[in-house]
Parts: sequence; structure tokens; C-alpha cells
Amino acid sequence: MLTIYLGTAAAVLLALHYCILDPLFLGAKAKIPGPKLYALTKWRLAMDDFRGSRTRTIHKLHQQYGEVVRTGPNEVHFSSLDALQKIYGAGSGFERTDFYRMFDVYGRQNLFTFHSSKQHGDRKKLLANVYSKTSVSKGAIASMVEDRVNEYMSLLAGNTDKPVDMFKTLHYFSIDSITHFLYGPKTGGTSAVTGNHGHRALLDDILDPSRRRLSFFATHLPRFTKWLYSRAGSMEQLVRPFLPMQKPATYTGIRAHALQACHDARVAISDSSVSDSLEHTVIRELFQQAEKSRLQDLDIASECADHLLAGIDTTADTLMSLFWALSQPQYLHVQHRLTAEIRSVAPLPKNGGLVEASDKFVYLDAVIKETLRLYAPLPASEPRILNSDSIVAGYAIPRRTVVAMAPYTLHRNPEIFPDPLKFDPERWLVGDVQTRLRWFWAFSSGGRMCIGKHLAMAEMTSLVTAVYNKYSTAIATGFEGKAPAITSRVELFYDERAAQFEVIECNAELMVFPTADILGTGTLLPNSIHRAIFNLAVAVSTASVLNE
Ligand code: HEM
Repeated sequence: MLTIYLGTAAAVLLALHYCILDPLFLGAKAKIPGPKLYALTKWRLAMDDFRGSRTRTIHKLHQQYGEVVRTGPNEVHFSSLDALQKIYGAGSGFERTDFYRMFDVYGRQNLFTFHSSKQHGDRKKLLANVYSKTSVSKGAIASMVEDRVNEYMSLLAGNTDKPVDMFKTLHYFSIDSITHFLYGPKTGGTSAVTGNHGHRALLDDILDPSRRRLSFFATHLPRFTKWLYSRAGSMEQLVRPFLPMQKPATYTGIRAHALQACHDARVAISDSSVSDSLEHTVIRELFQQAEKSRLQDLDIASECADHLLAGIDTTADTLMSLFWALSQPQYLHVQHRLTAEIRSVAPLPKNGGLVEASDKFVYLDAVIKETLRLYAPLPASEPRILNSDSIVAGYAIPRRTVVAMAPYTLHRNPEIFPDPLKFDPERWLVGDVQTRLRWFWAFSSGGRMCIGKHLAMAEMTSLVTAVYNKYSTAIATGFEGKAPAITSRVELFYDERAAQFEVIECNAELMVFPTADILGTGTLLPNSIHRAIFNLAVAVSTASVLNE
């Protein structure tokens, strides 16, 4: 009996030590500021994930506790430049955490999900050339981007009498651009902008709001989620009501398309009648180096599929935020100045010169930077881990502690970006621009920064140039006072000056502003090139919402 008592007492003491005393008082992380409940259990931050408020909550914790905040028993969040350098600087040794494994495709790891710097570095070497600024901004890839821009302009030209749903059409533009870049026009390049219904339908599962719930399950209950989705037969029927997102789950269509594209490209590469179409594509680059680098076709398929997924929402959401911001009455002066800059070069180069010409517009660059600052498409934490103890921002960080930083918080530091919620491209042109650039983190930094940055910039600069060279934009009737929201992992992000948030059914997520905030006095630019002011429904919507 005594043994049982002693055993129970020892177990209770141990539990007390590991669950309360160590995290709150004794462990090395106990000195790090932050709310006690977050330090006690990882489920407190998970609750914020569930509510879709993680990034904003962490931002508030930084405002309350300072540059270093403990956000979990094993998690610390930072918001200073020295932490940025220490964790994400080239050669820092910090690696991506298991969180990223949910982005493995077809069971294979890829550039995005590799933990080790060695594996990552080896794969990156294979891709560096095709993604470099030199290869993207000139020649065949620049011409390919220009072709996609021209198709988008034709889509707009065919819609001058009615508003255009920017959310959907910009997604068509981004999926067409990235698929052509990865697979070429004949073996996977999509034609969503020009009206291919099958290719447009690839985006359907991205638009389903329940994808955020699936992200929550995949993040916090990865094994259970895998188990749920891999059931077959009668078990599948049984678990169906409990699926966080009904099948097809997010990106199912795109993953299937990417696998088929890889298969078709493999066949095409040895068929001289179509192999030319693979010139300058990512998949060709990988096939060519496959033997030397011991890459199997499934590794290549996974790599390309991940880039396809990474290249859709990011670019489309940024463009949507940009057009929406510039269409607000209070920011018409920004639209006017941008239009004047673009129209100062007349006529714009064609036949492959658009990307290079757009890259030179200084004000356009400032507008895109400001959009990425305030409406970063990936604003949330980027978790990292190190296999040895370290000191970050003056705090001892034990080995295998998850450390993270978020563009959202870095981009809202009022000391660096005064009046941070104001959309003000001017801040990238005057004052201490160098310091602001060091805090600009939309594409991350160091060895694991976004490899698609130059492609994304080429797509965005050339599309915005083409649109404002020909049109003015304004909010369509019925959408005044509303703003789009974007989905990123478990969260929705929207302009935080909004007083109210309203999720409208049928995939549309709109917000309502207080009227006083949004009504400005700007006048529309007389459009010398196109007769009428072109109304863009800069809103996340489906047809039924447009008709409301
Ligand atoms: C506005 C557009 C884009 C933004 C803001 C953006 C942002 C980012 C960020 C913040 C990361 C790091 C994420 C993390 O560590 O958690 C990243 C990584 C990555 N991005 Fe992008 N991205 C954009 C467009 C693209 C495009 C068009 C591609 C197309 C290929 C792409 C491919 C990738 C890949 C493959 C990685 C992983 C890189 C590595 O680990 O070495 N991104 N991106």
C-alpha cells in the first residue's frame, strides 16, 4: 500500500515539476516574458489558431511584452532585427520545423519542407538558375509572362461593360503563369484566363472556407488528420461527417494536375515534336539533372507541385490587395501618380520587353512594397528550430525550442513604419528607406527566403503596368465600404481598420468599413486612352454576391 502511495506522490511531483514548475519557474525559458497560460500549454496558442486569430494575438503580445515573447511551453516569438539575423541569416543553422511537413507532396519532401541545410542546399542549387532574376526578366520566361498579361488584358477588354471579379480572375492569371513557368504550354500550362473550365475548376477547393479548419487539424493533429483522410470503404463513410473539410480537400485538383503534368513532361522530353515546349521550364531543368542528383520522378513531381501551390495565392492575393487599395477613393492620388509614371513611357515595349520595362518603375516598386508590407500574403510566423543551445536577442534558448518571427509584426513596427496601418507608398521613397528595407520581410530572408520572388515580381509589375497603362480602376457599385480578405493557413487577413467583419456565404469573404473611414474626395483620372472609367469589382466574390 505504502508503495502505491509513494509511487502516486512521485508521479504527482514529477507531473508538477514538468507541467508547472519547469515551464513557469525553473526552466531556462521561464525568464522569457509572456502570459503564463501560453507558457503552460501549447493548446492556448492552438486555441488562437482555431479561432483564426493567431497572428494578431501574437502581435498584441509583442505590443504588451516587447520584442521577445514566450508563446508556448516550447515556443518563443521575436520581433527584432538582431533576432532576424540570428535565426534567419544565411548559415544560421536554424532549420524548418515539422510544421512544414504538411507541405510534402506525394509523400516526398521538397525545397519547402527539407529540414537539413544540406538537403535544402543541394536541391536549391538545381533550381537557382531558372529562378534567377536574369533568367526571369529577359528572354523566354519574360515573354511567357508577357503572354499571360496579354491574355488577362483581353479578358478585361471583353468585360468593359460589367465589373470584373478580381479575386477569381487574378487567380486565373497566377495559375496560368506558374504552370507555364513550371511545365511549359503543352504539358501542364493552364489556360484559365482564356476560359478553360477544367483549369478554372482547379481553383475550386482553394476557395472553400473550410480549408482553414483543415489547416488547423493538419497543424495540431497531423497523424489523426492523415488517418482520417486515408480511410477507405465503409470506414470512409463513417468518418466523413468528422472531416474538417469535405473531400476534395484543399489542393486535391492541383496536386492531381501537377502529377499528370510531370508524367506528360517525362514523355514529351524524348519526343522531338513537343520537347521544344519544355525549353526554359523548371521541370526540364530538374529532369536534366535527375540522374546526377539521384532524383526520382516523384521527387521532381513533388518539387514542381509545391512551387505550383506556392505560386498561386501569394501573387494573386497581393495583386488583389493592390488593385483594391488603389481603387479606394482616399488612395486615388496613388493611382494617379502610378498611372502617370507608367504612361510616361510611351509606347510600352512589346514582344518580351514588358517585364524589363516594368521593373524600372520606381513608384510602382514602392506601391508593390507597400502592398506586401500591409497586406503580405504570408503574414504569419515562420517557425525554426536549432539542434544546439543558443542565445537569441539576449535570451538563452535551449536546443530544439521553436523560435519564430512574423512579417505581420515586423511590418507594423510604428518606429520603423510610422502610422503603420496607413497605405503609404511614399515611405519607400523618402526618409530612412534602408532601415525600412531591413524590416521588410514579405519574402522572408537568408537561405530559406522565397525562391519565387523574381517570378512573382515579374508577374506583378508587368500586370499592374499593363492594367494602369490602359485603364483606371474603381470600386464597383455595391462594393463601396467593403474590403477583401485573404486566407493564409488557419487565418483570414483583412484590413484591420475595418470595424466589422462579415463572412458571406458562397466562398465570399467581405468586410464592412465604417463609412466615414472609406469615403474620400478623390476624383477619377480622366482616361485619355480608354473612353470610360473601368469598374473593377475589387472584391472577393462569386456571381451571386455580385448580384446582391
Ligand atoms: C507575392 C508573392 C510571394 C510571396 C510574398 C512569397 C513569400 C514567401 C515566404 C515568406 C516564404 C518563406 C516561408 C516560410 O519560411 O515559412 C516563401 C518561400 C517559398 N516560396 Fe514564395 N512567395 C511568393 C511567391 C512565390 C512564387 C510565385 C513561387 C513560385 C515558385 C514561390 C515559391 C516559394 C518556394 C519554393 C519557397 C520555399 C523556398 C525555400 O525553402 O528555399 N513563392 N515564399
